[in-house]
Parts: sequence; C-alpha cells; structure tokens
Amino acid sequence: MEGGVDYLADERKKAEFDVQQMKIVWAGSHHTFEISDRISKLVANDPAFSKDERTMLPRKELFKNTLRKASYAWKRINDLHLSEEEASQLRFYVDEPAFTDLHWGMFIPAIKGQGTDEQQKKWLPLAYKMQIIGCYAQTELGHGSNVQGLETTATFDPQTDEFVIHSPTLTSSKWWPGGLGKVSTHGVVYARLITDGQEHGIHGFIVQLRRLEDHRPLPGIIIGDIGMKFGNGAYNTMDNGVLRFDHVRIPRDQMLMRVSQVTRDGKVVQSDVPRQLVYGTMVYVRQTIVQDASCALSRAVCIATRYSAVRRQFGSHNGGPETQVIDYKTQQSRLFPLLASAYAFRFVGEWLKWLYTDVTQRLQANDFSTLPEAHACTAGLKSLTTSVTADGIEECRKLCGGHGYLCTSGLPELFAVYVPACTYEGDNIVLMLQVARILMKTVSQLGSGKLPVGTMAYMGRIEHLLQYRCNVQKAEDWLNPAIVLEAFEARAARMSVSCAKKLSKFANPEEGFAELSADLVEAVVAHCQLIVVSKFIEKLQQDIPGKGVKQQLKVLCGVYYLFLLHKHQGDFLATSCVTPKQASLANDQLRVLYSQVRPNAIALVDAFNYTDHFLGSILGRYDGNVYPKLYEAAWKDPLNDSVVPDGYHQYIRPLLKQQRSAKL
Ligand SMILES: CC/C=C\C/C=C\C/C=C\C/C=C\C/C=C\C/C=C/C(=O)SCCNC(=O)CCNC(=O)[C@H](O)C(C)(C)COP(=O)(O)OP(=O)(O)OC[C@H]1O[C@@H](n2cnc3c(N)ncnc32)[C@H](O)[C@@H]1OP(=O)(O)O
Ligand SMILES: Cc1cc2nc3c(=O)[nH]c(=O)nc-3n(C[C@H](O)[C@H](O)[C@H](O)COP(=O)(O)OP(=O)(O)OC[C@H]3O[C@@H](n4cnc5c(N)ncnc54)[C@H](O)[C@@H]3O)c2cc1C
Repeated sequence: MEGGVDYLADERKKAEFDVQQMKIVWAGSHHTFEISDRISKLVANDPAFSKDERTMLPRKELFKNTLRKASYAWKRINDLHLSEEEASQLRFYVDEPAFTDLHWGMFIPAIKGQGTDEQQKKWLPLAYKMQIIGCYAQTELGHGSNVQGLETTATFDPQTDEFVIHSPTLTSSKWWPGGLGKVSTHGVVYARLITDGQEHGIHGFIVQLRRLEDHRPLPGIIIGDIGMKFGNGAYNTMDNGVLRFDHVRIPRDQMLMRVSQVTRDGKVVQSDVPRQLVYGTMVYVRQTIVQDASCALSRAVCIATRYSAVRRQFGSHNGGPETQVIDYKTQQSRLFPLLASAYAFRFVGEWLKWLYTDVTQRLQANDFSTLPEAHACTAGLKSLTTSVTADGIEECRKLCGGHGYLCTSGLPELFAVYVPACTYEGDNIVLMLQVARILMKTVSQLGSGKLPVGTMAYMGRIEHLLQYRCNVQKAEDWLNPAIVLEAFEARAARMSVSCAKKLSKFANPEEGFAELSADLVEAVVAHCQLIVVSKFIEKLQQDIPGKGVKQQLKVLCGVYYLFLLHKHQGDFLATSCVTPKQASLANDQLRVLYSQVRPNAIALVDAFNYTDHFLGSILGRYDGNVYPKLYEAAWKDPLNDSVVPDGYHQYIRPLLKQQRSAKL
C-alpha cells in the first residue's frame, strides 16, 4: 500500500490463498521476485522516472525526456553496480520504449549469435559499456516480411578488402529500425552479399553510422526519424529510423561471419552452421516477446479487475449500495479468461525461455537438431500471445466503461505501445504460415517412420487421435487434465490432417498452400493453444508451495482451457472431438469456475506485484481511490490552465454574437 485508505481492503480479505507465495510463482523464483520487487520500488520512488504528463508532451520534448531517462537509468545502473539481470529489470520498470531496448535486445544479441569469437571480443565490450550504441537494421521501405527480398547490397571489393554498402533504390532504404533515427552510432545492417558478381543471400554487417566525435552521419549516409506513430506518447519515445547508403565502405571483418565467411580473395565459405542462424536474433526476441505478452496483458487485467471491484452500477436494494460491476456474469466472462490467459502466457513464456536456452547450448555444441522446433514454437507462440494480448488490452478498456478511454486510465497508451507487437519481429500471419509449413511437413512424414518430436510429438499418436472419442459425461469431468489434453490434441491433429488431405489434391503444393492458407492458420492456432494448455497443466504437476496457491492455479487453468473450448467450439464440434452435449457441459463448468475466481480476483492481480508507478493508471490504483484522483487529474490538463480557452475571442465569441443577432 502506498499510504491512505484501502478501498479494496474488503476484497483483499476474501482471498483464499497465500498472495505472497503467488507473487513468487508469478515472478518465477524467490530470487527473481526479490530483484523485481526491489528494482520496481527503486524506480517508483525516484521522481526522475515520473511518467506524469507523458501523453501530453510534444514529440521533441517527449524524445528528449526519454533520452534524459535513459541516460539517468544508465547512471543508476553504474552507480549501484547493478547486475545484468537487475539492469534489465530497471529498464523494464522505467517503462518507456527507448533506443536502449534495441541496443541490449537486438544489436548485442545479433553480434553474440552471428559474430565469430574474434568479432565478439572486439565489439561486445564497447557495446556493454555503451561506448557505441547499436540498432538492428533489417527492414526496408519495400520489404519487411520477405527478408530474402531485401535490396541493400554489400559488394566485396577485393582491391581494398572492403564491402561497399549501398542502397540502390528508394525501396531499399532501411525503414523502421528502432534507435536508428536519432541515436545509434552503429547498426547491424542486413544486406545482400555480392562477391565476384555473384549473390550469396542476406547477411548481417556491423556498420558505423555516426561519428563518435559529433554524432554526425558518416559520409555517404543519410539518416532520420520516420515520423509520428499511433497514439499520444506511446511508441513515439522511440526513434524508428530511415537510413540510406551511398557506396559506404566497411572493412571485410565487419561482416558477421559465424554462418558464412568471405575470404581475403572474395570466396564465400559456408560453415557447418545452418544458414537459418542469420535469423537467430529474431528467434531470441520472439521468445522475449512471449514473456512480455504476459506482462502487458496482466497489466491491463490488473487495471480492469481493480476498477471493476470499485465501480458500482445498478442493483441497489432499499437504498443499499449498487452492484459492483465485477459481480455481473457478463463482466466475469470477459475479464476472467483474460486473467487466466495472463497466467497461462506467464508459464508458457517461462517454458519457452527454457527451450531457447537449451537450443542455444546445443548450438554452441554444433547440435542444430532442435532449431526447427525453436523456430516453430517462438514464431507460433509470439503470434498467438501478442494477438490475444492486443485484443485483451482493448477488451479491458471496454470493461472499464467510459473512464477506460481516458489517458489517465493507462489503457490507451498501453494499447498504443503494445499493438505493434502483432507486426514487429514478424507479422503474426506470416509467422503462423511458417508454423503451418512445419506442421504440414510433420504430417506428410508420419508414414515414413520419422517420429515427430517436441511440441509436435502428439502427432506421433495420430491413429489414436483420429479415432478418439471424448468420454465426458458430466460437467466436472472437464476438470480432468488428461481428458482436456486429449480433446485439444485431437482437435489440433484433425485440423492439420484435414488441411494436409486438401493440400494433397493440388498438383502444385505451393498453389495449394496459398489457397488453403486461412484454414492452415486456424490449424496453427489450434496447435499453439494446445502448447499453452499443456504447459499450464505441466506447471500444475510441479510442487507449488503456499496455502491454496496450487488450487487457484488449477481454477485459472480450467478457466483458460474451457474458455478456449467454448470460444472455438465450432472447431471441436466440426472435428467431432466433442459432442454438442459435452460442449454445453464445458460451458456449465466454466461458469462454476468463474464463481470460484470471483472472491480471489483482486488478490490474483495483486500477485503481479505491480507498483502504481508501473501501472500508470488511476483506475488500477492499489488503494482503489479512483474518483477523487480522476477528478484531481482532470484539472491538470493544460486545457484547464485558463477558465476561458485560448481562441475564445477569435472563434467562439463571433459565433455566439452572430447567433444572437440572427435571433433578434
Ligand atoms: C516495447 C517493447 C516491448 C516488448 C519487447 C520486450 C522485450 C524484447 C527485448 C528486446 C527487443 C526490443 C524491442 C522490441 C520492439 C521492436 C523491435 C522490432 C524489431 C524487428 O521487427 S526486426 C525485423 C523482424 N523481421 C521479421 O521478423 C521478418 C519476418 N520474416 C522472416 O522471418 C522470414 O523472412 C520468413 C518469413 C521466415 C521467410 O524466410 P525465407 O524467405 O528464408 O523463407 P522460407 O519460408 O523458405 O524458410 C527457409 C527455411 O528456414 C526456416 N526458418 C525460417 N525462419 C527461421 C528462423 N527464424 N529460425 C530458424 N529457421 C527458420 C524455415 O522453416 C525453412 O526451413 P526448411 O528449409 O523448410 O527446413
Ligand atoms: C513499432 C515497430 C518497430 C519495428 N522495429 C524494427 C527494428 O528495430 N528493426 C527492423 O529491422 N524492423 C523493425 N520493424 C519492422 C517490422 O519487423 C516489420 O514491419 C514486420 O516484420 C512486418 O513486415 P512488413 O512491414 O513488411 O509487413 P508486410 O509483409 O508488408 O505486411 C502487410 C500485410 O501483408 C500480409 N502478408 C505479407 N506477406 C504475406 C504472406 N506471405 N502471406 C499472407 N499474408 C502476407 C501481412 O499479414 C499483412 O497483413 C518495426 C516495426 C514496427 C511497427
């Protein structure tokens, strides 16, 4: 509590579980809880990190303010000797998109993943000390999704042992890279490698963009910001940039050479590493984006849940209080599945982080066998979780009624910052189609004796799944995880097999794939939902201490899968995985679970342990003191600086005068 009366105290007393233990489950461990709790308070209590009025600043001031915060954050990180983990938590809780996200989140990982040991030794220390600041310059004006279609060229000049980086067309201008517009001194630039007149595909190059002395672009380089983006404040704190090269020369050793090398005489040598590793940074970031989805969704849900308990509308009896809107079943059926999804994404994000770490260790030992699984899981889950989260934030805004539309609710800015996650790091549909290719390949190999592995292993039981009949007889049977898993597996498998059968009728498989792409995306959604459900169920098999904590998680897990079953009952019925009667029983059980969530709802969002600073929402205040604070905030709007607005004499007075004389 941050002082004063707690208007949500009664709600907190209703909790049936140990909130402190749930905070640790949410954080992942005691260790991460301790760090995130300490750092979030450090940020919240430092006025230099205030977020007030961010949505009202003009772009230049907004951007300068972001620079100030980023530089102050770096000073605090150094002064307090924060570890890498603590530093990244600090940047997270500062909660303002900035060039540092790309420097730490993409530039450094690109050098780590695609640079040789020598290149890492040379560039990483400079980057770690921020003596250089980097961005990830891949997307161009003409191409983003189609990476092989990028037009920037890197032509090897054997005379001087250099690459010549060039933007041959307008559409080859780099366009979008964050941090590029006004800050980065360097970039990992993706370009078409050309040696001896021959093309060798897309590769990454470390290119210096600005002089370290005065920050001016180097000769042959044009850089700028691409302009205002959606929303006030929001992602406009980021300098997404445009970049053009006019025959800019860089030394040969600035091509990232872990995947392929160019020798002194211009020969291209492929190492044992698969060429897809050039896409490795995207796999890394997609994995972090899944974790971030649970943060963004939980934040919106925390605001909507607290406000739903404060807000009362209708239902007063004999002058008593009106009904809290959280008690309306319709409110619960919109809010609680999102609450459950936030927890589900947290756990699948945790698992994905483990998978990524495992793949990275294998890659270091030259074992590339799990790379397709990592690609499929990161692409599919990035796509699923960001789509649900973006829609979920908007749903939370609606759950807050009119006040949700105010900037002071925090929801408009959260939405505006979050929605591009459906596009960056791979458009969600494009990524789903990547997973579809892998799914179809898996189905086509089923007869060959090659057993599917990882998250596709269930396909190995295809005969059984095609014959499966669900044996749910009463509503409570839907609480049995084994029954649920089989129903989700059968649905996903049958949808994939159905697509594969239709595909096989096309003489040209590419034509068939294009024609069936919408159906394929639906099959991928079913497959990805199965992964999330199964990882939630696996989580519940762990030892989870704390009074009532596991029980609450079981309820949330039930809400998550039964809501999906209800929402997608068309799929389950069409594939005969459940009968109409069983679908109806699932919905009955879902209503029972909603009533079990209700008394715990506030405690379940308290478990996210968000400070009021981080939430940035009057509606989501911990103490529930919404109305006086909304009233107070309105008067801070610049429009209320004067009683009579600027422009009155020019525009309002003449209008009123004219109407008066017309009447007379
Ligand atoms: C406010 C911020 C909030 C949250 C972030 C929080 C934390 C994040 C931390 C840091 C990041 C900071 C901020 C993030 C915010 C914004 C940054 C945004 C950055 C960007 O957007 S960078 C640009 C991203 N661009 C893309 O994602 C492009 C998408 N396109 C592609 O990936 C490829 O072009 C595509 C679609 C895969 C097609 O590739 P290709 O033409 O080669 O085609 P194929 O389909 O033939 O594939 C060939 C072969 O390769 C396999 N494969 C494809 N991709 C991969 C991969 N990534 N890894 C492994 N393997 C891959 C594919 O399956 C095929 O295999 P096969 O031959 O069939 O066996
Ligand atoms: C806020 C933000 C930050 C970004 N930061 C960076 C950065 O730091 N560095 C960087 O390099 N890039 C960055 N990007 C660029 C981003 O990665 C691309 O915009 C993204 O990959 C999508 O590509 P696109 O813009 O080419 O979309 P397009 O591919 O043009 O998509 C347009 C539409 O076409 C559809 N479509 C495209 N291809 C297919 C297909 N094969 N089948 C079916 N439908 C298809 C899509 O679904 C979409 O509906 C950023 C973008 C944003 C919005």
